[in-house]
Amino acid sequence: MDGKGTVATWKDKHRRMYDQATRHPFIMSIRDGAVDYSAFKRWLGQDYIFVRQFIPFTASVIIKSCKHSDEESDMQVLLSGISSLNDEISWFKTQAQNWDVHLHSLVPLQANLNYCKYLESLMEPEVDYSVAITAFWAIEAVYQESFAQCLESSAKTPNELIETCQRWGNAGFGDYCVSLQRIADRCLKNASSDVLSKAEETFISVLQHEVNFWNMSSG
Ligand SMILES: Cc1ncc(CN)c(N)n1
Repeated sequence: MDGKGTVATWKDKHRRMYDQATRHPFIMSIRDGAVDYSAFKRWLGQDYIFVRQFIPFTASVIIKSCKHSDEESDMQVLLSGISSLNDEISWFKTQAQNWDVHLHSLVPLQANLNYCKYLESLMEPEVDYSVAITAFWAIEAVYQESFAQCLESSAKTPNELIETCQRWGNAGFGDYCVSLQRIADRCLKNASSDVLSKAEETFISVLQHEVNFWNMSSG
């Protein structure tokens, strides 16, 4: 490797797919100001369901970290993530009211069900910490990179969607993703070749699930 961490190497190796996940037409339509609001509302409701499933996944990564990492700083980073998920749930509830999305009567769509099931499989105790943290980083990084583009000076994001884009596109969330990436890189550096290939497969699967989730949102 050329001084780059494993994660950056995989991002380059799987660039086409990474770009499909982070520059999806749904996100680009927000950035261009051409978003279909019924798609946005579908995404909002489905993402609320996803985030509720993401919380136990986060907890499972914390448990793995306790068992398999001596680095106290990992816990600090992961705990900051779980506490921001608490705000995120409240934020979804407020946004749902504003956009007239009825959270209690929502039905998860197939791509969401598939993604939640995949998260569940990663919660199993036999899944290595390195694999789980790679998935965690990828899940957060895709949202960070996607929404950050909608805040660039050349973006034409409608005013009413700026807050949504700031939720994941802000610099603090970017720093959090960098911290997750550092943890993943540190774990992967010491991982066996078997764990390394599982982590790479997991990275690709997360990207595919993210693409499917955006496709589902776009309708
Ligand atoms: C589908 C999806 N992927 C990622 C995130 C960011 N936690 C999210 N809220 N939803």
